Amino acid sequence: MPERGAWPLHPPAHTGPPDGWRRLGPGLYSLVRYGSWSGHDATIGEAALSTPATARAYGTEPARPVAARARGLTKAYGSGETTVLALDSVDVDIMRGAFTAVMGPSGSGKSTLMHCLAGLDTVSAGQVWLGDTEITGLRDRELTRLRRDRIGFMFQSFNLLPTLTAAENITLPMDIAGRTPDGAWVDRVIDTLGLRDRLGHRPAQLSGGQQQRVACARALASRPELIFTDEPTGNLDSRAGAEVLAFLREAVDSLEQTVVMVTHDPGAAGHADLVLFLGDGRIVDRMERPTAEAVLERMRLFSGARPSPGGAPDDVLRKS
Ligand SMILES: Nc1ncnc2c1ncn2[C@@H]1O[C@H](COP(=O)(O)OP(=O)(O)OP(=O)(O)O)[C@@H](O)[C@H]1O
Repeated sequence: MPERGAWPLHPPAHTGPPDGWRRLGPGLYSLVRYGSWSGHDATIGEAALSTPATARAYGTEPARPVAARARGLTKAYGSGETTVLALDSVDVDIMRGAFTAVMGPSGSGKSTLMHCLAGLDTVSAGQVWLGDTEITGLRDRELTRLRRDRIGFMFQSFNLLPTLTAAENITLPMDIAGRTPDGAWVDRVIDTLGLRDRLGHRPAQLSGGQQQRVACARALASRPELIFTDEPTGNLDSRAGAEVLAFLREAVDSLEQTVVMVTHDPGAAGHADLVLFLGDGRIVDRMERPTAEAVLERMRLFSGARPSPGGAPDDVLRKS
């Protein structure tokens, strides 16, 4: 897994674009740079921004049912000279029934985007919807209920309670909410995740991969509209990590769930249906049907390295 922050997406802001290139904005600079590799000028980069695929990526063309949507989502931390613009007018549609990965260098705004979409953080400007419900402007109590009833979370630290069994951990959020679990659904989740023979075990009696699968089952158990996961494989060895990614994939394919995953790992992103690339608080690119190799190649393009033979920048332009 690459080190955090190992692939700077843009040159430092003060360097600016080279002569003859137009800086479209901090997030759009890289797209302009693709043009230079293929012998085009900056207008190619601009043209790429108006393709239908890019329009979808920027959320201007709603195509399929969306699980979550943001328009003009802006998040600033601090004030005055110390203001950090973590998200800069982001438009995005999270498609229902899809596995979306969010990538970008350290500090590019991935976690902030996830937190704002999930109603865990307030926004500075813009609007966010979960399904048809606009969550920006909801009061704390309504937000808490919405998160509890409609969103599943799965974080790097599994957050399992050590004194409870796997089965009790899986249904804990619903028990706290006073909701009766849908037994058939929970059974299906448990079987899909291969946890049937581990239900009576406490977390300390489970491997890291099994603990993460319990965390995954807990996120799925209430059949949420959307599952957010931040570096789900971060604490796992590669075999356990691959297992968890396969289960997330299974959750989408067999259980028709919607998953948004923040990751630094191209291998993890390769399990998704779509990768959104963030840079400087903006969505700067997207890739459908990613492979780990293609994601790695795209990251190299962002970091300014020349593409490898066969990895044509023109291809990037078409997809963007
Ligand atoms: N609570 C906060 N107060 C001030 N600045 C913050 C806060 N949270 C995030 N930031 C800043 O906002 C920007 C985006 O942070 P964010 O955590 O979303 O990035 P990230 O892409 O998830 O990074 P990483 O990959 O390192 O987790 C960064 O510059 C960060 O320092």
